[in-house]
Amino acid sequence: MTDDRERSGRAVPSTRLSRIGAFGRLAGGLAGGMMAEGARRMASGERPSMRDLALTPRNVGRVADQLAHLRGAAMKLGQMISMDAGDMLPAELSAIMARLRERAQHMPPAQLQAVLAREWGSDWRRRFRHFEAHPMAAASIGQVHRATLPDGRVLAIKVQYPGVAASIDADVDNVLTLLRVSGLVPRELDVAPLLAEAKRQLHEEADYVREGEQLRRFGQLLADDRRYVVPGFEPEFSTRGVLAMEYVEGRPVEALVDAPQEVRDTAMRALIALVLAELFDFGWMQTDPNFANYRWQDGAAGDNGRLVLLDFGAARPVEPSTRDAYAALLRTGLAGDRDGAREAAVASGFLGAAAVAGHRALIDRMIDIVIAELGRPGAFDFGDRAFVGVLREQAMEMAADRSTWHIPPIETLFVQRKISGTAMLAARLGARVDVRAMLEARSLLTAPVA
Ligand SMILES: Nc1ncnc2c1ncn2[C@@H]1O[C@H](COP(=O)(O)OP(=O)(O)OP(=O)(O)O)[C@@H](O)[C@H]1O
Repeated sequence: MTDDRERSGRAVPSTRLSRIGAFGRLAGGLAGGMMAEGARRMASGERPSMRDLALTPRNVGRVADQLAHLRGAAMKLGQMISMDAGDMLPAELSAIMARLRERAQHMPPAQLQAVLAREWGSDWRRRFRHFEAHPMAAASIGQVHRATLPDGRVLAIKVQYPGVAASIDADVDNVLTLLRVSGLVPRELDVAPLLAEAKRQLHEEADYVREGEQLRRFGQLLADDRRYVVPGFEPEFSTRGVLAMEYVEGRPVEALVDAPQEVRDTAMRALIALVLAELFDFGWMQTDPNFANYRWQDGAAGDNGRLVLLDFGAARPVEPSTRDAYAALLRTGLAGDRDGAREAAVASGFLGAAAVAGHRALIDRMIDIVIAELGRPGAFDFGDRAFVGVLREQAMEMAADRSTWHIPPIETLFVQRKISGTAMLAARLGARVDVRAMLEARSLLTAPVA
């Protein structure tokens, strides 16, 4: 989805100074926009708050444009935040997220050549029969090119934008400043541990050697499972800044919106089974549920198709304590045990003790809603989101009391991010999956963990 201006490619700002310059322009633009908007509204008799002013559609557009131009960590973090908050997200951030997905830009040819010569040596072209100069995809920290080897095999080659790794820490801090200025992150909330973790994760994602190892790991874990396709890893072309793998055909998983119900259900059943396997069997989880990380290969007669899994940069181990916490929550939830579910939620850090003391009735109502949804016999209809609105109301009421705010353990947040992203995709596709049956098939969830 690139227009002509983007197709020609603007160089990705790679020096500290030019990045700070980009943020400076953004802050200046925001301030100017706020003043103009404030003057306009006051002239018409309104008394707008700072938050109202910062979040005009124009300003949201500016934030999105700037993050897309910076790419790298800033853009990735923008995506992460909006994905994590899922249904609880303010509409303005959803808008930023949507713009970011459309706005990815790519490196101009000279910058690409410089990066590849540095990573592969100046005679790199001799190793390919053909290397497509125009990237087939531009993502947040890299762009992907298709290339053909002398033996005819086709590869997908992800090339990292220069300067990404070096700018992660500053980008994360800058994005936080931006969110604070726009009023989206309250000053009282201590987000320091989350930021430290975001930086750590982004550094990991910028290390393509690590991503190559994860690609290989998941390829082995799923090698015999016909429901999934994981691209083969190509170590001889891979470096810290270049990840080479087999090119895999497929179409965007979101395009399945128009597919028959049966196909949408098959795709989501496969994805939910994968999440459960990652959590309970593999002890490793790819924690970035960005929809672009899944593609779909249509099947032949009698076969609905296969899920293509891409992008293992965010794969991380699942701690046994996190696995057990989810097992306890699901076990009590499946059994309709409200008290047990509440206790499991506190024990695992999902809920703070202060929240339970202060908002017991609200919490119990939320647990009852989840238990009722889990308890419904037959396939769960992800397209039917009525209960999400009710849950959101209860959550908002609880969130209004800032004295009981609580950030769950980071480990849990990563798993939760995957689960809520998966549920969002299932909702988008209007899939129907008998999740209860899938959970009950796991002995871990029907018998207490030793
Ligand atoms: N092996 C492959 N075969 C076919 N297409 C691929 C392959 N790898 C990547 N792509 C295409 O490139 C896009 C970006 O790849 P990937 O998600 O790995 O990049 P990324 O930089 O990690 O992106 P982000 O972090 O923003 O998700 C994919 O959505 C897909 O369209």
